[in-house]
Amino acid sequence: MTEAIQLEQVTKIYKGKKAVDSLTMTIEKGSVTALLGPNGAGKTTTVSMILGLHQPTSGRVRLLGGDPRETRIRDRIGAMLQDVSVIDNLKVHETINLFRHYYEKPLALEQLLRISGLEEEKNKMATALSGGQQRRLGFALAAAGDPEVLFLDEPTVGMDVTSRQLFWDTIRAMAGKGRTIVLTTHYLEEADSVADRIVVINNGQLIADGTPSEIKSETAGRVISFTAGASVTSEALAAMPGVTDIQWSGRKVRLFSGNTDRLIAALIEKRLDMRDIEIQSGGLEDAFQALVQQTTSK
Ligand SMILES: Nc1ncnc2c1ncn2[C@@H]1O[C@H](COP(=O)(O)OP(=O)(O)OP(=O)(O)O)[C@@H](O)[C@H]1O
Repeated sequence: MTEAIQLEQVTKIYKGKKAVDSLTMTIEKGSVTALLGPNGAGKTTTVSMILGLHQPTSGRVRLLGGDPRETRIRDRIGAMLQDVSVIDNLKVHETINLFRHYYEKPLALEQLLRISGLEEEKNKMATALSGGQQRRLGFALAAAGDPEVLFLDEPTVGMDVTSRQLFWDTIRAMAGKGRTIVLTTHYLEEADSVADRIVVINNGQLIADGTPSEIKSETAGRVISFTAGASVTSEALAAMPGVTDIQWSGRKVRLFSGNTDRLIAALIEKRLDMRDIEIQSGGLEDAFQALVQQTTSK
């Protein structure tokens, strides 16, 4: 079996509203998959159903070929969720050891302290850790059982630059050992650098699925930026052929279009007052914005 996770027509309805809408996807073993989407897109709900914490309203979820609620499956997964709740009156190393004892073949305490960057904090009370340190403790606990599948829900929120670096280096090393990683993040540059697959969700539905370069190529070369003179208006720009979005920052304009060649020809023909014209190839951020916009305005 090469699939770690299978979702078949999975729907979750909360109070009459679809949080996840007929989602079908397969995640291969050994892959690093980033689930991206705007706030409320359904990412956390999807992860909760894969983990068996919430039941789908309809559809089927398989994790490592079984039901996520089975103990034999749970023993093989680790999850770092958004809320890390630490136990009162336990030190960092005691908390990690407590979790290690849940598993048959846990990672060594020293290794867990090292990969979470908590060696110096090991004798501190867990409740005395800063927000970013508590996230790192959450990671140590998620990794305690040396999981085959690791879920990371916005893992680097609150972490400083050095911690983030250590964190992603560790994740890359785990992926290198064939572990399956599923993460959600709003930091697109992180998804771009660590994930081999990006799945974009909006309104509970899958709207894009591919490698970071495939997702980026959907909007590559689709941004024209320039400094606009006082006579240039949004109305005039919106009337140009193929313009899908206009972003202003002071007098700097970014124009999105499916056909930048035609657009630039039209801008020049109209003799609009423009300086410092550039055609930019879209990054993941641009691709993401364009994808979300296309599916939100439908
Ligand atoms: N327990 C709940 N009860 C009612 N509605 C919920 C519940 N959990 C989530 N929702 C709703 O389901 C939708 C999807 O939420 P979800 O938390 O999965 O989104 P998300 O993509 O993880 O968002 P974020 O990026 O903000 O974390 C939202 O409209 C949210 O309000």
